[in-house]
Amino acid sequence: MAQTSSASTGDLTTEILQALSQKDPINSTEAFPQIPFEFIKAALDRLASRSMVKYEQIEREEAFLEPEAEIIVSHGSHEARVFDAVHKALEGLSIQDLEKEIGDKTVTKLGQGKAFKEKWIKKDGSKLVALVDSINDVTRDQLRVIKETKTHDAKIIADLKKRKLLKLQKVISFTIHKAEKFALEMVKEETDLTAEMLASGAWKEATFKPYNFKALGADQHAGALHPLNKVRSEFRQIFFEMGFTEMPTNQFVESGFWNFDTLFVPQQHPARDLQDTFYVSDPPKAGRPTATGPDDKADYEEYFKNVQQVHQDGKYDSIGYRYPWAEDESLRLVLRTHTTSVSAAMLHKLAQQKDENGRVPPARYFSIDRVFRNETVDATHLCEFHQVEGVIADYGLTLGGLMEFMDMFFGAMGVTDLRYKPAYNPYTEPSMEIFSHHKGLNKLIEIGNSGIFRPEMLEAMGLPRDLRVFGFGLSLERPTMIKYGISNIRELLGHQVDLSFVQKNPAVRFDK
Ligand SMILES: N[C@@H](Cc1ccccc1)C(=O)O
Repeated sequence: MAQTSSASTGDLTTEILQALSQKDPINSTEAFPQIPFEFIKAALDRLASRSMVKYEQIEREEAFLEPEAEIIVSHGSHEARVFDAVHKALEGLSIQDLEKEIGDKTVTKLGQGKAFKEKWIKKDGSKLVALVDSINDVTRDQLRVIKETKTHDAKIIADLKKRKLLKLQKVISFTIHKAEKFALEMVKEETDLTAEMLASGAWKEATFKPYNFKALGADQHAGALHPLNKVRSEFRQIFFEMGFTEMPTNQFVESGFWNFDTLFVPQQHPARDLQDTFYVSDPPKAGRPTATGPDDKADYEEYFKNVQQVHQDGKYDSIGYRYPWAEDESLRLVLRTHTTSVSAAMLHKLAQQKDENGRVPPARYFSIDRVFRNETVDATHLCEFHQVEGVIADYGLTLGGLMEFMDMFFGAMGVTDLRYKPAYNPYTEPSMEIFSHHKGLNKLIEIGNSGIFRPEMLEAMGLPRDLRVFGFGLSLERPTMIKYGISNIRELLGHQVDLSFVQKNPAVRFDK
């Protein structure tokens, strides 16, 4: 009990200072053998922060005797005991007598074997006789040294450990030295300079506690933006800086009409398969497209018909796909597979801004929101992800202009040296996949999809023939994974996400 109470760091600091005044350095386990490591460490830290002592931590392996080794230290090794018994009996000893003499069968057996090997005894008829006059009990001597000093020659320790006579234990201790401000007592340190101290002049004598710049700040328990949200705000900033307006994307469920038909995706297209798309069964179907509010003067019936005609029979100088277009298929409800459905609705609205010359103003729209695809979940795919989507409508746009824009857009995120590959989308012609060289993987990876929207899609909306519209899309997850060095998407999104990952990650700023 007394030991524990004196182990409170207050008393202990004084004890350490006193011990140091007599001997410098001291070893903590020698000076305070009974006091637990944590108490000593706490006291030393208090003294060291005042520059009164310096200390180093020493980790050592110490050897401790097993119970059998303790017996050897007190009675001698098995072989020595066998030798002593045989040597004492001048006429030699039978094995039975030896066993009786020693009083332990195992000790007798093991000791005999070893004593024979050492050539200390031999067999003479039915008796054991001594071959030498005296022996050195090496094992006992070694164990005595270890009992005293807790250590010995490494080879000896290893050998005795193999014989199960020792166990090794890690022991932590400290070597403690005096430091610049060593004194026999700990001075009270002031933490604040007060008006009273200034008035009385006490500040001149006071000892001030130094600032601890290494201390962690208090936990603020503030909310934290998810990495996807941080990258999303970066993207939004880039879009706004480039003159884009944000599209309203709050609708996850769309009709096949807006998700596919308006985009000139034929009704037999594999993207419309159950394997790729989640269909909604309740309610069973959407109504035909109608005005979205009192200000919406568009003729949706006409648009619906235009879309049917351009698919089925061809229109606007296009021969169409020539298949029987089904209204039912168009009114099926789906979880939107891309936000291009929203772009279609926005472009249709843009067509309503036509002036008396049949022209619409140039426009730039973007959105970043969730889309759904029937994918097998693995390290890089989820059934839902966030799509970054952009649309630019203007006159005289060219494919070279689209490439230049993409270079600028990705350049703003620090992604340079883009490569373009011809691709196919039902709604764009030409279409290009965008690739970038990934340093970590050392290969080209796809980072986006783009193209110039087809006249079949735009003219059905009523947009003027000479208006060109660029479109592009990419996932928000891919650049986020690259920025945060994540290789498994499930660490980023879903129930397996580690909250501390969300709380501790710094804000991003794309290197410009
Ligand atoms: N909808 C395309 C992206 C895209 C948008 C607009 C034009 C071209 C491509 C996708 O999901 O990958």
